[in-house]
Amino acid sequence: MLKVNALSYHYQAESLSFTFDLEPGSITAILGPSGAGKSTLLSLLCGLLPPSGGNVAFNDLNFTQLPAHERPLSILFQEHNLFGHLSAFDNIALGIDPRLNLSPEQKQHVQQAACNVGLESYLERLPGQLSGGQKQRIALARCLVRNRPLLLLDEPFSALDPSLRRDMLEQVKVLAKQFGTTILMVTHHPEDAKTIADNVLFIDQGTVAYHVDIAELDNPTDQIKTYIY
Ligand SMILES: Nc1ncnc2c1ncn2[C@@H]1O[C@H](COP(=O)(O)OP(=O)(O)OP(=O)(O)O)[C@@H](O)[C@H]1O
Repeated sequence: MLKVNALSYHYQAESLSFTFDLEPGSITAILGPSGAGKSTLLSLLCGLLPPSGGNVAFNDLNFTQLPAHERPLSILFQEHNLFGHLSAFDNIALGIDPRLNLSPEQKQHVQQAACNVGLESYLERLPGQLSGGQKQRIALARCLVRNRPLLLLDEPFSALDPSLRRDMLEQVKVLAKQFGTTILMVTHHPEDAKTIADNVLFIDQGTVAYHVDIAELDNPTDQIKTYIY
């Protein structure tokens, strides 16, 4: 269980505070208006921002004060996930060892992760020789080799065309269910939420406004309608 309890942050003019629980292995979409606090929430969870209060725990591990690299999670951003001077293989391998000093078994894990995202024959290429979708799949493979129970996705496929975006989300869903990964994904598209998620957190004005089952998007209340139309 991911337990987020009054996890807070203060910018000069604004105060944000988040409280919610997520079931292990669930996939949660985060929707809400621009400036609502979605990216701030992910930054607090991954350790990019220090919270001013509250706490966050995953399966009884309280990681509120842990440095980013010791947290039980991986994060995939919209772009700038890869190092341009490193091959796809090395970009994935960074998820295992930042010094790229891999054992034969660890090299196998890199191959396997590339296979999982369908790019095992692209491993020699530099990021500049890959399409946008292929780059994101390599970045996803790096998340997979890290083998962390939580995966945070910050609009990871929004630069891709709608059909590729849908394919990628379906692929992530299959892998997440296979590995039992708990996912939290920021998106601006309710249809992306429907493709991948079991439940939705609506964030508004720096807090959780609603936490609902994905089925509510097909039959929304008047309050939910204000967020999705
Ligand atoms: N570095 C900062 N300094 C001051 N205020 C900030 C800073 N970063 C974000 N904010 C403010 O905090 C609020 C939440 O921002 P955040 O980026 O988390 O929103 P968001 O929901 O991710 O928005 P979007 O959908 O547009 O990406 C906004 O009002 C924003 O102006």
